[in-house]
Amino acid sequence: MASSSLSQLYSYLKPHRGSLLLGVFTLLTTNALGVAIPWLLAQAIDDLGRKLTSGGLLYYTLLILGLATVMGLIRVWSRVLLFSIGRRVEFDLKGRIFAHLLRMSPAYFAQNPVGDLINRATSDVENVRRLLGFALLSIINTFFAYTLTLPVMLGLDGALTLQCLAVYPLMFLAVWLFSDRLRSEQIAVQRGLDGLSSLIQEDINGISLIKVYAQEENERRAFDQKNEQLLKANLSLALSRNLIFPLLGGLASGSLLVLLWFGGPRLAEGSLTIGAFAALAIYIERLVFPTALLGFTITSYQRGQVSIERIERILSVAPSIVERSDAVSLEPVRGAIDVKALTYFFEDSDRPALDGVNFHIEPGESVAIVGAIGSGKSTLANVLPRLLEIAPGQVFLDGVDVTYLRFDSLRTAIAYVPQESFLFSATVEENIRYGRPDASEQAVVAAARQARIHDEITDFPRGYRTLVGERGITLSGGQRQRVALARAFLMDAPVLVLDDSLASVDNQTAEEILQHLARQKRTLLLITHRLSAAAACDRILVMERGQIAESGSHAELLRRGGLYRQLWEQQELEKALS
Ligand SMILES: Nc1ncnc2c1ncn2[C@@H]1O[C@H](COP(=O)(O)OP(=O)(O)OP(=O)(O)O)[C@@H](O)[C@H]1O
Repeated sequence: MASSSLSQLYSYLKPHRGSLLLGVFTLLTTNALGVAIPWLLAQAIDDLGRKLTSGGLLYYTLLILGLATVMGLIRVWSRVLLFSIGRRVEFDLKGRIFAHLLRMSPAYFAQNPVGDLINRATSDVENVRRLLGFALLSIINTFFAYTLTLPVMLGLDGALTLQCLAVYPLMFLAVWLFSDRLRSEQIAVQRGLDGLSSLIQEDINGISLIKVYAQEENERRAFDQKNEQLLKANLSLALSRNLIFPLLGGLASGSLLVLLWFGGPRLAEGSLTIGAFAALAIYIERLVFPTALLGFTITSYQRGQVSIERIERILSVAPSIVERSDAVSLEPVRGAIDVKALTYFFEDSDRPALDGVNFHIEPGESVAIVGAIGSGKSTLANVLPRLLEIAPGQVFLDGVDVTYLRFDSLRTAIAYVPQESFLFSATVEENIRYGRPDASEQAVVAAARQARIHDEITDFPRGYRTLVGERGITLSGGQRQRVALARAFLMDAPVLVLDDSLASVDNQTAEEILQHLARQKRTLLLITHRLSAAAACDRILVMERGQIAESGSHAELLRRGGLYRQLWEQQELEKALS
């Protein structure tokens, strides 16, 4: 294993070194007792063979029973200790990965497939857990088993011990060779399962499409094909498993036969006692399991090493948007926004999504941002709460550069409702309360009323306690948008940024919501394709190819006869035609 992975492993283990030391000590004790018991048995056989007394019989029986009981208890303790280290490292790593992912920006998730990240946080962490539970236990155990048992065996009969153990390298080799095969077969089974579950998930999600295009038969055939691949992979894994264990059993019996073959004549000539013969037979059996496990452990190490590298690759990516160490809080926030020569390039793009944007918004002013698809409206909305990283000196809140603001201060100052209204699989109330978990019930209801969703919520089966999302009821697009709006209203932030957040809400309701917002003294940035909503704002910024093409009130822009007038007339014509 590469030294970097070993040092990584050490860093995972470091917080649990107390348990580790105790675990090593318990394994040492178990192995010492495991050597002592057969040795005592050998003494008992030879002593009692010479002269059988009931006192002697009772002494040996009780002594061996007592030691075996202690050994059994310590063995259980050693396993609990060492396996729990694996579980605790798994717990630590999952927590670290999740906390790290929470610090990453949305752009990171656009570049790293979520499925891949979930896999690393689950199956890679699981591999590390196995490595630290099973492999650690097995290596320490094998080390003690050999270092304590071999000297005693050699002391009983050196030549015979070496003859019997000659079979062991074969056993180790068999396991090592098979574990590679077992590993690739396990991966094939896992892939087969993944493929089958993604197909089922995709088909259930797209069931309407399958029916509309009459593709049931094709989908069934695709399923059969994947199911058959899984069956073959499972059968091949079962075959390997059923071969390796009997093979190991056979090799172990082989060493017992060697013991019988070479030890039998020694028994007859009296150079080996029956007790020593029995002890050797037990020691040979005792070493079978650690030897076999050592082979599996090597595979476990290899798999663990790959997983450690993959996990560390996630953890080593620094978040692109970080809070400065000298970041400041802004209190109270009035809500003035200044944007100066704001330019933004997406990665891998040579055309700026925002190209020298300048504007000033007074506290409490409502400003609509309109423009064609792809003109840069959402990019601008994402830049304000720093969901996209910008260089300092371009965006200011109350005159303070937003890149110098503490995250908590910035996020409580600007409430942002994105285009896609995401709801968690929780109750309506929990979804609204998301940004302010301690908000009172009255505040939640007031926010829902402002978002014009309260009446519909009270009609839901369990009112505000109705579950939404995968585990609950399905809300319409307009309802989802209004729950997301209520969530933002509850934040009561001085600045509100709505990115096309009323698109699925009917005209009448959208107008009522906007009228309510107009009565409030908060700064509003309303990104919208609906020009009638934009017309109600104090000012309109018209975007074109990442730049502000026009700016002014609805009446001014109509009089100017530029891009806004064209967009307005086009929308009026569409309305008339529909
Ligand atoms: N993650 C991204 N990576 C690369 N380019 C992007 C990304 N997101 C947006 N763009 C590009 O940036 C430009 C501005 O996109 P933006 O989403 O801001 O436009 P928009 O005006 O909000 O459009 P719409 O009205 O459809 O929401 C477009 O050319 C778009 O293709």
